[in-house]
Amino acid sequence: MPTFRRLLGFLRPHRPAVILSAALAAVAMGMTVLIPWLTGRAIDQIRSGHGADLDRLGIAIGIAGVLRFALTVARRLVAGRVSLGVEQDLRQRVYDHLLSLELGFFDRQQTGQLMSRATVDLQAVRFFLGYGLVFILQSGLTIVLAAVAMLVVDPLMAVISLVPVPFVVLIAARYGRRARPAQQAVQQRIAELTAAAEESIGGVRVVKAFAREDRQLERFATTTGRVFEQEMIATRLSAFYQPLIGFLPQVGLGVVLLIGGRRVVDGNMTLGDFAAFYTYLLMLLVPMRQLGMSLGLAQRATASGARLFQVLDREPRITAAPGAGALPEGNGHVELQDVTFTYEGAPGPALHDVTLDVAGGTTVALVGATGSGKTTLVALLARLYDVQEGSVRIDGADVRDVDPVALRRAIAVVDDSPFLFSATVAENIAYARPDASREDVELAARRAQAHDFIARLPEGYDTRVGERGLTLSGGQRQRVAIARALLADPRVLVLDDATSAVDASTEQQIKEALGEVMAGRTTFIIAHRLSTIALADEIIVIEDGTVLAHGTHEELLEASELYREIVEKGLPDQVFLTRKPSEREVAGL
Ligand SMILES: Nc1ncnc2c1ncn2[C@@H]1O[C@H](COP(=O)(O)OP(=O)(O)OP(=O)(O)O)[C@@H](O)[C@H]1O
Repeated sequence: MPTFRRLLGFLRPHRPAVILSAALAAVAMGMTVLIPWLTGRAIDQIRSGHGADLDRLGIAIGIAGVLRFALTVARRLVAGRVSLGVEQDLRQRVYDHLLSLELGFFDRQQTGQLMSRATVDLQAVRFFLGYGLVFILQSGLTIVLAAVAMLVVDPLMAVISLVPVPFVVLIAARYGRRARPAQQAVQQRIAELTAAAEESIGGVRVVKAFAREDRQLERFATTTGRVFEQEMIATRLSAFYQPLIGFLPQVGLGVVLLIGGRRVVDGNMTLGDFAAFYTYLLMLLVPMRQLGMSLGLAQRATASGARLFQVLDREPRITAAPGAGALPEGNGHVELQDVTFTYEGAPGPALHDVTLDVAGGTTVALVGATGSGKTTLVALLARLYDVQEGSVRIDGADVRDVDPVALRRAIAVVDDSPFLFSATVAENIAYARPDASREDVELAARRAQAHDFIARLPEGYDTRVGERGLTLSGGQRQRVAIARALLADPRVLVLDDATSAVDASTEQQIKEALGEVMAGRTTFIIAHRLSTIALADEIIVIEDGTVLAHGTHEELLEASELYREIVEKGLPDQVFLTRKPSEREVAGL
């Protein structure tokens, strides 16, 4: 079972604690077996009427009990530490690995799936490694030792008393196997419920605006219904199995009482031995149950482990080539040579036969319809994906020969809906350069036309922006993202312009900010508005994944029919333009 063996490997860093935990369990187990035997002896003493050793036996039982208690507390503390340690290591490892994977991996993964591996599966593994293994060891050995002790005292009675053990273990294992997935499904559905509630509340503006409370309620009711159904499945399982697991040993107790009692009456067995058997059976109840549950746990952990290894074994596909170093010196000269790129699983290429030469320091606007390949093209510059054919070069170096970290430090992206982390405004601006001083952060914000509104926030630069920066307006978020790019001081800048979301004066401010950012570096602007094209030195027209035309505004007006059409009628994807560009803007292109 390779998965199982690999799982055990996670215990390696915790070996001393695992050994200590097993040793503590073994001694505690010895006490567990000793107590019924001592009890039997004490009862024999009482029965014989002289009771000379009664005090000593009583004290010995007391000491064994206290020892067992102390050892169990210690063992639980040590095992708990191991379990949490394994959890921490694993979390770190999974997260570390996920971040090392290329963007393409995430394109094809459901976030929920990854999350469930990082939480539910990880819990199953850590619980088994931390507790389950020791439980199996402890319970198994307790049962074996008790069985040996019982066989020595009275073989026939031992066999009778031990009959329920395999059944209880098997049934408990079966319960463990069935109950855990049912419980996990409950968890999963509760997670869906939370997501549904979150969406309704997060999207409350849309819900209210369209007066669709009824629809949201209906959906929510369906989700709560699903939780109820799954919880009922789990409840039915426990309603049946739990009493059954308790019932079988009671049958055993009845049989022991019946047969053992008769043997004591007939004088074939001492009352002490009988009492010892009785106590053994009572004391074995917990280990029997525990062994079964832990075996179920082992099965779950192996299944969860396999799911975790699927992620951990997925090799990153975009890595630094051996000996890859920094980008050569330069001012951001970008060349694409016969580039063809297809997304994994896509029916056709998103880009094909793209050849481009953009001199360092120039600003180019990428123009084209939705889905024509603009975003894909700029993603290739930072090597977020690897091309299948051709090459992408920055300042003469093929991006595949450069250390990806160095490459990405030289390229900054301002997205059309910028992502801000739930941190302070200053931390968000300094994301690429956490060591930047407050003066640097402020300077970048000023140049990005963001200082004034930041200064008006309740705590200025120390205001925390919520998840995804939702407490800021679209235009504000964009300017914070521009400041972030400015502070990174990249050689190549990519701007996914989405100024259509903001009003004219904010747009003007953003434009001014962009002017600041673009100075002295190569800039690619994905232009969604004609007015944005005016910021560019050159224009690249893209259609169906290939470059249709490349030149200055005047050249393209001459050479490209599509470009002329764009200038006359607006961008193909801008049918929803709220404000037609003024003649002056178009004329000023
Ligand atoms: N992660 C992806 N996986 C598979 N296909 C993708 C992926 N991203 C984009 N595509 C496809 O590649 C093509 C080019 O998309 P791209 O995002 O580059 O277009 P775009 O010109 O930037 O469009 P827009 O102006 O709408 O942003 C589209 O057909 C799109 O469906």
